[in-house]
Amino acid sequence: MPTVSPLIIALDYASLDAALCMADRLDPARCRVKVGKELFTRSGPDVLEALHGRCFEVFLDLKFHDIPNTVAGAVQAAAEQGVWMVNVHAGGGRRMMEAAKQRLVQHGLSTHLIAVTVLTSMAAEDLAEVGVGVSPAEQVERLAILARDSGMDGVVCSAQEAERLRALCGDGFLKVTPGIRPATAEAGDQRRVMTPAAAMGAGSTHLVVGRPVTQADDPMAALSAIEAELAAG
Ligand SMILES: O=C(O)c1cc(=O)[nH]c(=O)n1[C@@H]1O[C@H](COP(=O)(O)O)[C@@H](O)[C@H]1O
Repeated sequence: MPTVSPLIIALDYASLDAALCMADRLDPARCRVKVGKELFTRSGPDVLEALHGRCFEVFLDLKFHDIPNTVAGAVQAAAEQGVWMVNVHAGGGRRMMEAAKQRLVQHGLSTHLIAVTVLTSMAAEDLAEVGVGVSPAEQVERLAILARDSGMDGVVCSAQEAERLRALCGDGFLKVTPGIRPATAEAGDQRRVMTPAAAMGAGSTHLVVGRPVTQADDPMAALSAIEAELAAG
């Protein structure tokens, strides 16, 4: 049975063993898991097989950003390994996103395909340094509309932009939001953050949570506290 929980736990570990040790403490009925660049680069597809074997739905977060043909092939490869969700950078443009979507459709693959808008670690000054002179909210809006028009199932954005995107793109357009920080947690390298309950209230469809759970003294207690916060609304 797929989970109905909006929680996606980021397994940002440096080894397969460490990631599986965490996964073995999690319940696939209560959350999904995310495999990102560090873990995948170290473990390769073995980690996907191991997590699928434990009945987890997996978000493969490799943020593909390349020419259309290359990204389409990478997205196909991910989907053929049975992942629940995969992502690309919206900054790769319309033709790149369309090629990726088209490849999934051609092969009858139902993996969710979403696009990263503006990384949650970036603030206005970071955008300015890379030549983007508008606010993160404006840039997210522009890229989300492009992603929607290019056939994406949704976007990665911060929860701070979720409400605006819900109004623009509707409830069915996925809004996957990292930068989730319970009130007592450190922001770390994240810049556009929100608490779990506030993020759901703002229209996030899925919450990506990493260090507040994985680096907690008691990860299960930290996860339960987030679940309790969400249940209380
Ligand atoms: O695509 C992502 O998942 C992602 C996009 C983004 O804009 N910001 C972001 O933090 N992420 C990922 O979400 C996770 C957040 O982890 P924590 O900051 O530890 O909660 C990390 O695995 C990031 O790679």
